[in-house]
Amino acid sequence: MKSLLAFRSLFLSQAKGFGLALLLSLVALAAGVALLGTSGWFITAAALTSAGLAFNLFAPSALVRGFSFIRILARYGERLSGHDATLRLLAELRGWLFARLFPRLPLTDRSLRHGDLVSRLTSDVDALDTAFLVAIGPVIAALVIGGTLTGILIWLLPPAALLHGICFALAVVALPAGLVFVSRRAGRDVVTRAAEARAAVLDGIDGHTDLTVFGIRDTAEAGFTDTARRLAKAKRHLARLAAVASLAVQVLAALALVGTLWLGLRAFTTGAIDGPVLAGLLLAVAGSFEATAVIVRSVSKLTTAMAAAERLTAIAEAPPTVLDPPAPAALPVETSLALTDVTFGYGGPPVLAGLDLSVAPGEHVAITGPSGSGKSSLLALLLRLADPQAGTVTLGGTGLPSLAQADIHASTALLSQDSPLFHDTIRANLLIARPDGDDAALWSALAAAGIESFVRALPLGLDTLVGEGGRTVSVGQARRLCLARTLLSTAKILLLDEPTTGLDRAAEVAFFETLHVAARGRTVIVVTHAAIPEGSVDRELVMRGGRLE
Ligand SMILES: Nc1ncnc2c1ncn2[C@@H]1O[C@H](COP(=O)(O)OP(=O)(O)OP(=O)(O)O)[C@@H](O)[C@H]1O
Repeated sequence: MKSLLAFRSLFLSQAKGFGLALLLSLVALAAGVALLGTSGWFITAAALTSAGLAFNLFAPSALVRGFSFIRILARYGERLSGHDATLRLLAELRGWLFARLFPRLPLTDRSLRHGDLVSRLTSDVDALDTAFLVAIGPVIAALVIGGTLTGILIWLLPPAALLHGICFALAVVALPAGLVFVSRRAGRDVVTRAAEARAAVLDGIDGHTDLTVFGIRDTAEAGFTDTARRLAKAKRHLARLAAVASLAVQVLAALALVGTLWLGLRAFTTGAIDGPVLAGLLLAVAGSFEATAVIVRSVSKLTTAMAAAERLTAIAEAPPTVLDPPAPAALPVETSLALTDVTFGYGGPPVLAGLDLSVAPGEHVAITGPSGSGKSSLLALLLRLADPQAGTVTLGGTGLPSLAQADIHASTALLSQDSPLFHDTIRANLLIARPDGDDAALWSALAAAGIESFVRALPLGLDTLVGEGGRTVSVGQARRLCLARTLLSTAKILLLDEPTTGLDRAAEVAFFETLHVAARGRTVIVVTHAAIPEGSVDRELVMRGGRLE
């Protein structure tokens, strides 16, 4: 429950819609109970009329019609406002999670799998957004209906009131609370196993070609079947607990009904209650337990919602990798970069140790060095994706921790080793870096990245769809499109991590020569394994033992 409370402000933002849904569900339930009660009273009284008693048929038949009409309308309105509020909450929850996820996507933590994050953004959010509709709302509605009927019994049939009150409280409060307690682990299991199954599917799709080529599709399938089996087992366990609880609710309902009948007949024989009223009360008691029928199902949903809430808060409350300063300094106009005596690592031995680097505004520097020596980590520090454990990183003489991250990122563009292409047109993929870029700017960026002629030859040109992850273009072409995107950006500093991956030697040489001209005036740090053509950068440095030489 505590985990759900963390989301109260989001739930409260939809308080009006949920409040209306709750009110209407109360009206629908009350109308249902009143309908049964009135019908029982009406039918019994009508039967007695034929036995010679005078009875006004019109008022009760009007009531029966009125209650059924109210019930239909209220139920419709409840669904409408409840679902409307739920869908709005869903949008809010997704936005909330996205806003928290991005600053926390930890550079230092590799334990989160993509599939798991997808699960959190989809099914966990879904489980949570229906928490009110399927879990909290029905419990509140049942409590109000049960309380009201117990009140009516105190008035009309006092001996049965206590019995009904106790049975109802057990069915709506004690039993669900017990069920939440015993099924908490099962709920968590279901959510975790479902996330594992989703991650297994995504991994299988991603690695499909390699799994096929290595001939281990059977092993992968067996792994997935195993995950699916564990998910089914967890679901069965939760369903079994819910079935036992359902049975207990039915027993309580039967107890309340039989008890009311017995006590009512005793009151009837003493003349304390008349026949039609007793019949009406009996049906109302049966009807009131209708409100409890959904509760067991609701509790199962509640336990999964609680587990989902825990998984979401685990991300949302994790400390962000870096924090913006409370009052950020103005972004310096000057674009020099400096790292002084920087030490940085990922928890193990430092990757960068006592590293110094100073890059003048407009200077083009190439960094080479063995794989794993820390070149990409250095670029991450320059973007403040992480802070060094020791030493300082400055931009234009101002320490990065004094600047807003958005300002740093507006002034510095990155081509990372795994820059993605999104499932959209070439134009849309490029415009990410400069939303107001005109066609001339796009073509010149494509030319600088050495891919202009390829795009010009496409029937749809800039409007060609590249497919998910750039599947419809080759790896080298995808890389060049990403490079064009980085070059298109108006950032005054360019950080390029292996920009020539996937290019042949001639294209590689052409790229470095073009970069020299295309990025003139901008500060450039290019990390590469390629042999750099003479004169295409101002300085070449080698990363070795955590330092630059
Ligand atoms: N998120 C991370 N968590 C833990 N260790 C990491 C992480 N990123 C990088 N490392 C480790 O830090 C070291 C430096 O990695 P980095 O990617 O900076 O090297 P690199 O010089 O860019 O390598 P390459 O030339 O292969 O791209 C490596 O040993 C790597 O395993």
